Amino acid sequence: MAEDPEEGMLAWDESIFRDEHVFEIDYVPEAFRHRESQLETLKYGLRPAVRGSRPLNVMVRGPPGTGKTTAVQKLFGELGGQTGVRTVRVNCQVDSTRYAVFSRIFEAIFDYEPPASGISFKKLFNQVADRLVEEDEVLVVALDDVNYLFYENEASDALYSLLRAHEAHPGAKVGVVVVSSDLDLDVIEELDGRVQSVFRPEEAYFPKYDQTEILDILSDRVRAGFREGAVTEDVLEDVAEITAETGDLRVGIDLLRRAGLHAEMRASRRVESEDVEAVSEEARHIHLSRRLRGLSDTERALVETLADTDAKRAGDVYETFEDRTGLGYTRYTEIVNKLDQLGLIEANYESLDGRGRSRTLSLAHDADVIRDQL
Ligand SMILES: Nc1ncnc2c1ncn2[C@@H]1O[C@H](COP(=O)(O)OP(=O)(O)OP(=O)(O)O)[C@@H](O)[C@H]1O
Repeated sequence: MAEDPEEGMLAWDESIFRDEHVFEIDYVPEAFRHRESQLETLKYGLRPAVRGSRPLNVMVRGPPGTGKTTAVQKLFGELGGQTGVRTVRVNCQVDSTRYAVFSRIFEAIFDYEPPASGISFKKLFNQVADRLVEEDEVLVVALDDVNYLFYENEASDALYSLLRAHEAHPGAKVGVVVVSSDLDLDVIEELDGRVQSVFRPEEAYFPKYDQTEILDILSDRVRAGFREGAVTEDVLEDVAEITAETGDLRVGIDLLRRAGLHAEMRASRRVESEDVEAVSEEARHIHLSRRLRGLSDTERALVETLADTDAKRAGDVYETFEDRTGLGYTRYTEIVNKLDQLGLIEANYESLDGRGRSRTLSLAHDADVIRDQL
């Protein structure tokens, strides 16, 4: 088979990719460019842990797909190698209660999961704190996507327990990194006063990448993931331009992978602009599909109800929702609020002539797109 990428078709056992794994979500890139100052702030806060002291807390904020999780993973990778330091990253989209957060920490420390029920929070907490003191270890916890703890009203309790662990267990040293991509959420303001008084974090802000930065970062990814010559500079520029519309790097990475697969489907050795165009709609929705994936069955049922019905008034929507789930109105209102905060639905008050106000609900995205992604 010819080596020239201009010529010939891809054989069945050939791939346009050198390593497709570099486009997967759990891949931690080797090079991490354009985030030097943010990494400095994080290092500054966490450095005391290496000396056996309690680290400073850090608050990491920025829009989706700007490298916040990756920065934490990189630093935790380095810190975790130091003796006397234990790092745990908790994905609060999955573990969104104080109990679940401490279960994850317990698991990281003891190497097995605590029982899902039958053990009180206090017991779980005491075992974690006792072990830290016994082993003289500093614990650094990252609460990634911490906004989900706020949506469930669990943030203050979880942070309170972490930040005041040393009061009940002298010698316990815990530092917290909170990571939020919800820019409308004022993390400090939303915490109870008792937590605010002990949580005075250093701040690291992750702005959106601009098109030139996106191009730099995606070129590294192309070099690592594609065979030489498979993606030309022109195609890469198309991808960077689409990615810059939202500034979410995940769109660009997903777009590269999908365009590569599309080119393979044509048995082509090279990704063309037409491949990018063919898959760009799906890649643009990656953020939406990620948020939908993180929903519970009942939350998803409400999104489905809204996609399927013309009803707008909250009371009318509830009737269909209740038929589907059997849940009460209080829980329904909590779910409405969470989906509103997540930007999946819009909940507004409208005044009814002389009859007070009524809440109306609508999807924040096109119903067909939502149904496709659910
Ligand atoms: N500077 C960078 N260099 C290389 N890859 C990067 C860089 N910044 C982000 N990425 C990649 O972009 C994707 C999204 O990054 P990451 O998950 O860290 O974003 P995030 O800000 O935590 O997003 P979210 O708030 O939605 O959780 C990942 O695949 C990551 O590898």
